[in-house]
Amino acid sequence: MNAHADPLRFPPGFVWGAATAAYQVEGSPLADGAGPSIWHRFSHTPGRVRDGDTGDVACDHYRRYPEDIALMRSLGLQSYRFSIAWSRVLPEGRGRINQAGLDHYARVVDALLEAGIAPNITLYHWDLPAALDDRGGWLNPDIADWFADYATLMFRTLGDRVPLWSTLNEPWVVADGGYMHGVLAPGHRSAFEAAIAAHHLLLAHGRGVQAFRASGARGQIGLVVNLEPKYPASHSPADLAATLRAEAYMNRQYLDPVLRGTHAEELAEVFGEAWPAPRPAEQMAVIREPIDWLGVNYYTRSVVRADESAWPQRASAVPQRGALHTETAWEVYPRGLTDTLTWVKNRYGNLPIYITENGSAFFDPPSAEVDPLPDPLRTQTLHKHLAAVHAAIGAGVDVRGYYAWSLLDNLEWAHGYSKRFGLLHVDYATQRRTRKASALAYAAVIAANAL
Ligand SMILES: OC[C@@H]1[C@@H](O)[C@H](O)[C@@H](O)c2[nH]c(CCc3ccccc3)c[n+]21
Repeated sequence: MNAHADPLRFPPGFVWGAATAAYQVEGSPLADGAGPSIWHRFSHTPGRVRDGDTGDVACDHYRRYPEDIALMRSLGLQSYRFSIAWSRVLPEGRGRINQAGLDHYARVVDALLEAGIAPNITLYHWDLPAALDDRGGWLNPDIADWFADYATLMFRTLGDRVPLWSTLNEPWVVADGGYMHGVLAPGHRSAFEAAIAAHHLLLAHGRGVQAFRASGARGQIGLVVNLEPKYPASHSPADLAATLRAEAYMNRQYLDPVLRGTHAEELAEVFGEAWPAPRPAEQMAVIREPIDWLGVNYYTRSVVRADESAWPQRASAVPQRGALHTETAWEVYPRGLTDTLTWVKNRYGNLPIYITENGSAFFDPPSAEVDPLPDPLRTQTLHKHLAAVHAAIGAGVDVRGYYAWSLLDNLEWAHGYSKRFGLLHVDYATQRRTRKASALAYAAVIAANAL
């Protein structure tokens, strides 16, 4: 709360939430008939995840969600964004249904509704059923059908009472991390595969939206993308061209097909020989199935220079020494959130936007000796980004809500448990949750609907 100036008020009905993802918080990856996911395999492959960490236990959220929902309620959260582990409900990814998995998520949804917290479900947050990966995963064109069948099952099970859905979390990271650079599951390293996966991710998204419309489910469906604004390091032609390639590769690669029906022209240059022939018009039409809202995940910006050695976009980030950086080495740059939101509005029109992730990892001790646990840098960073959202709203961007990443400290993918993003501290030795000061600061903003 800013005690000295006029408070920054958010629109009536603005939705305040927090977010997690199944593999990062649930634990119990094979419980009650669940099948393994590619992240279960990846984390159990030596060398892939820092310190050999896995999601076998994580935050034990699969069993402790009632306690965590009570904590959400104590903070005044109005919505909770979480993901479904596909291989809990379809252990082989297709065919046989695991009723215990469906029942689990129905219990979570009903407990949230009972607590007055709106569920916001992400259907795919990177944890592909391993059995589908054995059939090629995102490289197999059949995955659009597999995903549509999974989505239909979830809409039939929960579509009567879940108001917000999204198809995919960050298709760019799935293709770039999983298939281009191999740092995320399934750990492939090929520009050809990355381009194929990107197209099938888009197709699956479109088929998922079509399935939502056909299911008669109420509520609204969207796509969640990570956006990182790119600023040229200089006005040299080389740096300007590099900045456009970087922007096309991360920020326009998925939004242009979904919202404009076209591919960013720089991608043929970025992918080179790996860029496929033009896709069939009927596939581009599926991809373009209209969505109700867009989820924007924002963490940082990058200042871009031409760099012939940087593959594949031949552009690299210029370190911003002197700026505050998080434990993930991301520059804290709140202005980039305002710029990103106005960029979306100007390029794609004013469709409803939720900030589906925003947060920061700063050092917290493994065990919390005080409650609330002081976390001044995370608290300061939160306030600055909320002010940036407020500025975008003031500029006319239709921002409907904000989800803090994350509700809980959790498994930060290949970083293991070494990076803590939570509003709630988790002592992994005891599973004790402790509110951080940022959680109380957030609760005060929610209570006032103002900064
Ligand atoms: O890294 C923090 C969070 C993850 O824990 C979420 O699961 C994921 O949705 C997410 N995306 C981003 C921004 C995109 C990105 C992801 C991984 C590496 C670099 C950038 C940051 N985060």
